[in-house]
Amino acid sequence: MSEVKVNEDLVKERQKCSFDVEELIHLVDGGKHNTLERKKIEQYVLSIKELKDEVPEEYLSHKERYENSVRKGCILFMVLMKGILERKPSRNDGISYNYKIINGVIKDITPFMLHFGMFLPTLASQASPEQQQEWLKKGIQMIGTYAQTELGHGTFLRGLETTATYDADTEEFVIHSPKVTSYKWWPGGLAQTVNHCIVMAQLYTKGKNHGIHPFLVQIRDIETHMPLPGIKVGDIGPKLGFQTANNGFLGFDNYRIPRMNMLMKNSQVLKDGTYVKAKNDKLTYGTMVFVRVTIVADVAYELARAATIAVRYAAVRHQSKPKPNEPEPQILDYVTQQHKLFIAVATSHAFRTVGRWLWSTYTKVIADMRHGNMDQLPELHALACCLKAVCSKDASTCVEQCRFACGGHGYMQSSNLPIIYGIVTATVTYEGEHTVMLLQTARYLVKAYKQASEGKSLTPTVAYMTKYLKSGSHYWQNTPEGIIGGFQAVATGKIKEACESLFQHVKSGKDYEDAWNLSSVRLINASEAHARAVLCEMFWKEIQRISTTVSPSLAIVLTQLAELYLNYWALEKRGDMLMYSTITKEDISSLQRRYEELLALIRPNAVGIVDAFDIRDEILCSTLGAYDGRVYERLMEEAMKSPLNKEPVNQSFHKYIKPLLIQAKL
Ligand SMILES: CCCCC/C=C\C/C=C\C/C=C\C/C=C\C/C=C\CCC(=O)SCCNC(=O)CCNC(=O)[C@H](O)C(C)(C)COP(=O)(O)OP(=O)(O)OC[C@H]1O[C@@H](n2cnc3c(N)ncnc32)[C@H](O)[C@@H]1OP(=O)(O)O
Ligand SMILES: Cc1cc2nc3c(=O)[nH]c(=O)nc-3n(C[C@H](O)[C@H](O)[C@H](O)COP(=O)(O)OP(=O)(O)OC[C@H]3O[C@@H](n4cnc5c(N)ncnc54)[C@H](O)[C@@H]3O)c2cc1C
Repeated sequence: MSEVKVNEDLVKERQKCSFDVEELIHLVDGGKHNTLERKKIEQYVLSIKELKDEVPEEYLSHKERYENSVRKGCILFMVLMKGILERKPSRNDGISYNYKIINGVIKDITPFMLHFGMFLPTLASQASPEQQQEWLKKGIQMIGTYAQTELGHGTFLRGLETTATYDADTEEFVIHSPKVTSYKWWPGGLAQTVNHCIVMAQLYTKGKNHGIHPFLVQIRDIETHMPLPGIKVGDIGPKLGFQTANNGFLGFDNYRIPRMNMLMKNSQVLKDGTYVKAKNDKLTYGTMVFVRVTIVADVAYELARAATIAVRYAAVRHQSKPKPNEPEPQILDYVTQQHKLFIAVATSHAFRTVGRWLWSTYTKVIADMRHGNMDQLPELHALACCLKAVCSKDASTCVEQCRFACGGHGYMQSSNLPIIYGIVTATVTYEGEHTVMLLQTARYLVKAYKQASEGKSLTPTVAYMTKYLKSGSHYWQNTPEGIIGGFQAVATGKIKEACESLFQHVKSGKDYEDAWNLSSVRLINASEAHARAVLCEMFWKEIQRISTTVSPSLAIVLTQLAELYLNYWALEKRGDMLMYSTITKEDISSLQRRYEELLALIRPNAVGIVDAFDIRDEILCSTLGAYDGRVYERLMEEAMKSPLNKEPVNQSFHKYIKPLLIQAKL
């Protein structure tokens, strides 16, 4: 086979790289061992012929596209089951390249995502040991999803309407959807893929409501896959993205399930209908905390895909002629282009780094909870909510910016940027809507502020408040530590103002809830500021630690990326910094100069840095971002796959245009 020629610009870019790309690849993967494992899996899965599409997914109908994604999802399922890869998909470090292989198999979302992402984790964390044993025996017979959201309610879980009423005579629960708004709506894979669901429903026993609880419900026959009597299930139709996720609706008509199908690790219903309460009623919401935590690293990965595409394209693309006697420059040489793209690259590193820290925090808290200690759950919940909210929104903005940075070609489906955007922007809404998540964190911040005001000590992630409440302001310094202090001072100032507004409204006679609503813009701003303070501090600290363990040349690059991230956000939030620190106009000018210096310092390594995300072409799925940079050839090759190009004249000409032309002549 003849070697494919790599675009000359990319060759030159790679030659000038000042660090060892392989070393950064290992760091991104979390160690050389992980890199080797990932590559082994990729090599195996991506060489399965049946997983390659003859016709690009986007030319298929809604139905064909779904069927194709089930076909490929099942091949992958089989591969995993056979244990060829020796390990089941795992999500260690909050990011798993094992399951990310799915991007190389299905461009959009697999209809099995919820099976792995929420169904199995909920069984693992909320079923009793006996139930787990019983259900694990059924193993692969059960394909499931997590059915919580309803047409009428997604955010307000206490408002869910599906009921699970215990019948002590038959020792069964009767699951029912009393009206159209109580239909489940959204769960991935629900429509035609799964045969089981975790259903969140209002538990009634002995005539009393005990709030929402999880139930394992079979909805389709295992052999025929027909919906079982009493079940109404179907597809909710096309969406902005997630076209192959098979999101569905589900209604119950007095549908009976055995008592033991309530997940009973935390609370129980005894045979006679006696309700045994959980140690903490928020344990029912546990799977959501888990997924929120993992979203931080998940969006880092999707952003790495987008940034790889856009940076490589910017190195290949030439446009405009600023100097009449010189060739058109690479668009990557325009500083505005670097401004658009390098923050996307740095943000991916920030979210991956903070995502790993969040994951280890999560595992520690869960381990403590297993021993009965729930003390750290509120802090974990507050942290997961604001980081999920801010990371999902920032990642969406960055992906969209990567698309803008690719001009018209970024708008092509074949660039894959529109699909990546569809995947990432969904995270802003699912698993807790953005604003709602910020308001959850705000509840915690208000409590922390009250504690600080009473001179009590604070939990680690909000401890900075004590210092800045005492000092009142932050003495600005143009250093990474100075910027982090600035973010902490901004967060403290905004928390204080939001609390004062809240307390003032209460003092003036408003109900707490109305006062909360009136102060809610300040509350979400405070929450966002807190998340930014955490992101900046954790990213910087971790990069400093890592820098002592890697080669000096890589340490320089990592430090530049982290510094760029801090400077970018300090400049974006300069108004806040002016309000809550001693920063001056001169300091801001100097920050701007340093930011521009950092863009210039990162520029020669830009392609090397995205190469180090080490995302194979089959996983990037992009005409613009492939390793060889054959952008124009690929765009043309992909265009030729359009079914419209299979014939010189389309039948619509004879049917519609020609009669129109004839009419026009008369
Ligand atoms: C085949 C090959 C292999 C390939 C594999 C493929 C894929 C695989 C794997 C992985 C995929 C990866 C990831 C993705 C997986 C799934 C994601 C996809 C789709 C998304 C699915 C969903 O969206 S599921 C639905 C999510 N829904 C929500 O998030 C609802 C949001 N609402 C709420 O959480 C709550 O209603 C609320 C928190 C907004 C309010 O609850 P409420 O009960 O009303 O509580 P409050 O009165 O406001 O507060 C009470 C109190 O409780 C505290 N609290 C609230 N929540 C929690 C919690 N979770 N934990 C702990 N504590 C909590 C809250 O802070 C209050 O405390 P205080 O009173 O002390 O202030
Ligand atoms: C792609 C995708 C996949 C999904 N997959 C699943 C799944 O597998 N399983 C599942 O159960 N669900 C799933 N969902 C549903 C998802 O979890 C909900 O859509 C999400 O939690 C938001 O709830 P909602 O749609 O009710 O929005 P709403 O709560 O109706 O939000 C609408 C607006 O009202 C605002 N708002 C609501 N409450 C408040 C408040 N208290 N204070 C201030 N503002 C408020 C919000 O900020 C928002 O701007 C999915 C959703 C999407 C988009």
